[in-house]
Amino acid sequence: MESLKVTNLCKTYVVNKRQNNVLRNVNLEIQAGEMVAIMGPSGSGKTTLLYTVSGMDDATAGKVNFFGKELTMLKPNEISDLRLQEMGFVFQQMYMLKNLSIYDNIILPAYQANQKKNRHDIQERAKILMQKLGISDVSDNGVNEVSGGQLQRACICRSLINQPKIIFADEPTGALNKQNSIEVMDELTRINVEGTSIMLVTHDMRVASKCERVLYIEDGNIRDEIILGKCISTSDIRQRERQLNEWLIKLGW
Ligand SMILES: Nc1ncnc2c1ncn2[C@@H]1O[C@H](COP(=O)(O)OP(=O)(O)OP(=O)(O)O)[C@@H](O)[C@H]1O
Repeated sequence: MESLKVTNLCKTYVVNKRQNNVLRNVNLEIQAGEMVAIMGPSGSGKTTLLYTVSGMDDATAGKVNFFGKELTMLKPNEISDLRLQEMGFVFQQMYMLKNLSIYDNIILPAYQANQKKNRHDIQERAKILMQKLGISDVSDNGVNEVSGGQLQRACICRSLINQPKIIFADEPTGALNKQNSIEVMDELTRINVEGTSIMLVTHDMRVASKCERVLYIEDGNIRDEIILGKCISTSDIRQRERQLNEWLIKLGW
């Protein structure tokens, strides 16, 4: 079965001649269709892990097999193409272009990825995505003319426009209030149920409790994991939160 498979991944930063071994032999696998959260103390390497497995940053050592393709063997332009066509990103620095409308920001990656694709199909897909995520009425607004929740939902639309295999999300609800956070997580859960894998970093227990599996990273290594199973009904959310909370307390979080 296809998956994202990370083997003995190491990442070392050197700042002022001092080495910082941020990732130390990380091993993990995310199956097609899985939704996995990464938690852990501040500075433990969560964002670095997301950047390294998605090819946004080079690994110092180790392997990243992205659904059959060895990332570490690819040339930079091949990694860029792979990122554009097969990965979606929902990051806090949202990288939305301020001089474009929400709609234009959403369709841009599709035009970049495939010049030959019928523009009408791309536009239709963008419209359907915006409808699904409830932001059709702000499609012509500028990036600064929408709420934080709407902007985050626009980011999710953009991340989905090229039908990626996986979405990488760094604190996808970090800047949102509780209601927007619930809505964004509901969308991510729905997208996952439709088949897209999701790997997200979060400090928020409520966010992690919606995921199928949670990995705990400490000092650049996966220390433990908990399997919560697919979050199908909202009725068991309290039980999932309790289970996760007990596990995190045991880990000293
Ligand atoms: N580009 C970089 N250059 C040098 N050091 C970096 C760089 N990015 C991250 N680091 C260092 O790597 C370590 C891990 O950072 P990272 O952002 O991955 O942690 P994190 O677990 O996501 O933290 P937080 O929960 O606070 O966001 C930190 O010591 C950080 O200073």
